[in-house]
Amino acid sequence: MADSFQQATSIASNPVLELSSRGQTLRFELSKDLHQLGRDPAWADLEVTHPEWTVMSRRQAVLKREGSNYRIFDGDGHTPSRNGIFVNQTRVTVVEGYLLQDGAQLEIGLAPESRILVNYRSCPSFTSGRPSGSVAQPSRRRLSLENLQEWPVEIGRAPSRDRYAAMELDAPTVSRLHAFLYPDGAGGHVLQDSSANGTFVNGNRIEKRTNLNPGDTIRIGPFALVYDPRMLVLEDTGSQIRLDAHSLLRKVQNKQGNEFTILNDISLVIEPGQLVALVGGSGAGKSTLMKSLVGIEPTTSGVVFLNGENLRQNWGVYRSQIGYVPQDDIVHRNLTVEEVLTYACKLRLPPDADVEQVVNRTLDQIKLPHVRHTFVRNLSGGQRKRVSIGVELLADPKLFFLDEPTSGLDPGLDKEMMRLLRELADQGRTVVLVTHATANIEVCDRIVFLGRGGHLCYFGPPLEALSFFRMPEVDLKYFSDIYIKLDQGSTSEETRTIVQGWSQHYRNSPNYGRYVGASLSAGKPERSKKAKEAVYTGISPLKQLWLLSQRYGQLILRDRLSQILTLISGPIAIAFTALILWNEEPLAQLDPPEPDQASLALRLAFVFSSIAIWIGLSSAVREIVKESAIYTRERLINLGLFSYLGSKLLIWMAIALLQTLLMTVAIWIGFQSPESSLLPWSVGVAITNFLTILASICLSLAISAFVKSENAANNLLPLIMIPQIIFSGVLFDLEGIAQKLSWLMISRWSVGAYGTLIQVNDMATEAIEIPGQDPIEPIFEAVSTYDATWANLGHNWGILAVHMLVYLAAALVLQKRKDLL
Ligand SMILES: Nc1ncnc2c1ncn2[C@@H]1O[C@H](COP(=O)(O)OP(=O)(O)OP(=O)(O)O)[C@@H](O)[C@H]1O
Repeated sequence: MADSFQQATSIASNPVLELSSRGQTLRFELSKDLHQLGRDPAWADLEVTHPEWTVMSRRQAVLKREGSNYRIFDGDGHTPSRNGIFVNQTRVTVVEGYLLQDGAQLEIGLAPESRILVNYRSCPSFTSGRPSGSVAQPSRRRLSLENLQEWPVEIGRAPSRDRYAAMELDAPTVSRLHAFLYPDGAGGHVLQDSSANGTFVNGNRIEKRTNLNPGDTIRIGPFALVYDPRMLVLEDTGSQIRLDAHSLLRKVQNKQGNEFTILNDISLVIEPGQLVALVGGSGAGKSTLMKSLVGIEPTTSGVVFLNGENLRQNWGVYRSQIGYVPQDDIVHRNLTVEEVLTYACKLRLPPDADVEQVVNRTLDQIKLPHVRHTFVRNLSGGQRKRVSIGVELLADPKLFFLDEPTSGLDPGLDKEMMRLLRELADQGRTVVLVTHATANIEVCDRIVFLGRGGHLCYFGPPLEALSFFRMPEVDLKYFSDIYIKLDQGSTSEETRTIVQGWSQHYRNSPNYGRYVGASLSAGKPERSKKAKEAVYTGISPLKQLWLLSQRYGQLILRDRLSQILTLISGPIAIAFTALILWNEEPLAQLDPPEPDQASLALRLAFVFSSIAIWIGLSSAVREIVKESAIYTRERLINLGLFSYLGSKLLIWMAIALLQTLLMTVAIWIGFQSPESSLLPWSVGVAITNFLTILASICLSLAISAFVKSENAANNLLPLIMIPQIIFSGVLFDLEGIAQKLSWLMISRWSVGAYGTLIQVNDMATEAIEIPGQDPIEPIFEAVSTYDATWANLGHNWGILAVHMLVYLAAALVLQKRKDLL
């Protein structure tokens, strides 16, 4: 029996177990009916002593002969080992074990840099190196760095053809040439990133390049490579994802400040390719649990491991590999299906991705090629949901979460959706959904039944739930009775006791041992702090700004009616005003001025600015809040705040320009232009109008970022508009605090600029002296706000620009506060 490390070359006549890790190989010949593998010399006959193989437990596995092969059991056959044995990330259990067949490939532990690969051959002619059995993954590869003639090593989706020094990693999120490996001249190597989605070493995104240390894990898209100065080994293709949730506890405070629990010590295991439904009554904590499993909801304690890595600490590494479809649609209704997918593809995938091919593949996957040119708004609810799923499938994630994908669907569509999800799982994806519709629950591999207060009342196959909850028959027609059973109490206290009882019952049941206890795997110990994560992943911010502006512009153009109404409302309002004043010349400099002329001119300036403010406020106030679901999802992937708000600003600047043009022409036609000593009247009007509209648009974007619903945005409009009227300085004299408050109003500075351009101070009249009586005070007295100087005009315009910047900054901060991570 081999007990030392060797490069395996011998010929064996019995089945052989070959263990390899970190360039070392150990072979055991299996000859007895029972073998025990581990570090414990008193227990193991297949003893492993290598100090670096720390994932090997003292009692790692038991092998029992079964026919001409062996069945392997985890741990000592009773108690699971600490790090577990896995076949394609699915844990081998203590009870059922796993029948080893020729070519079987297993792993001890999950972490790519430390796990031990186990190869089994029943065939006696086994020779050195990795067996090429049917189970071996074809994409697992290694590249020897010793005596390599060609540098650098190209790593990516499509490295140069015919190049030996290359590692091909084929996934949509990987760039064509993602990273390069160079020798550092001192026996080691330097890794250089040239990707859109980032290259991670030991969980940290590298800035530009980094020196590698032996044992470093390099993550590129879904792939994990382990570096050794002699060898680069592709350890994980990321095609299999398992989740281990350990004791998730989430406590929150209600409005009264009292703490309550919404996830109560939940442990579960979701293995690769499983379709898992989170079910339970309303408010049981399903969405909270799902978000915790996605990694976007913090837990008070407990941890979720994705393939053995702490998910929240490594979210940056996994963000592009996780598909998440929230409850609200994450697609724009005024785009066609193809446009939605194309924009999403360009925004999420590396710039060198083959967009057309990815979109076509995705349309086939969601079975919607026949509606590719249909507007999303014209699709059925089920089709719309599938487009949202399609958006997430673009990056080909192997882990997929869906929050109530069947809500609002009729029974037929519900069934179709569940079939689609089953298919996605059968293709090797791990799929988790929250659902209230349980008519087709049998297609799931596991259900998680949550009771009020976030108690785990059951986790296991759906049919076994019926016997667990003691239903009269194992028939899915009784499934809804489980809900009733868990919600039976006449008081909430009583219900809580009932739920706790079931939760305890589950803990003590064999189901728990089988589906949780036997499979739950420990992950790597937590790092002291979160991995440093680059803020931005994906395409460059400028490219993103361009794409978002393109998409937003297209959406605005599609909303033609409301845009036309907004555009014509300014000129129409000006036309009405001109009609009322048709026989007056409110802006002309009369000599001598008439007593009420200045007041009339100011009122007119007030009307111009009020129209501009109203147009600006009302047109953009719903623009952020109405797409908050899409924003939240895209932000989780790679959406930059500056690009997002920048795209809104760019498009609205273009619209403001058009509105300015129309209003200026209307003013020019409707009123005699005053003689302005500073600059031509029309130019002055255009600049003032533009700044007023733009400042109002920025204010409305800030409001839109602040509110939670479109309704709230609409309701806030009058509240914002009324002070603009009151504090404009036209209707009332402003003194003391009122004057200070007026500084916060766009109207004050806008009217100030108009008054300056009209030279309203020159229209001021003297007091009229009447002998024997008090003089009649003039209606208007010149004030510095309207001094016809460049300094004053610049001051008014400048403060309008400051308003704009302040509102934009507020919108930025408000959007940033919505970040889930
Ligand atoms: N951050 C939070 N602060 C306070 N309470 C919260 C918070 N998050 C969730 N809750 C409360 O926790 C409970 C569980 O919420 P969750 O949305 O997870 O339930 P659910 O099972 O998905 O409900 P539904 O089926 O109605 O969507 C609810 O009562 C909810 O109001």
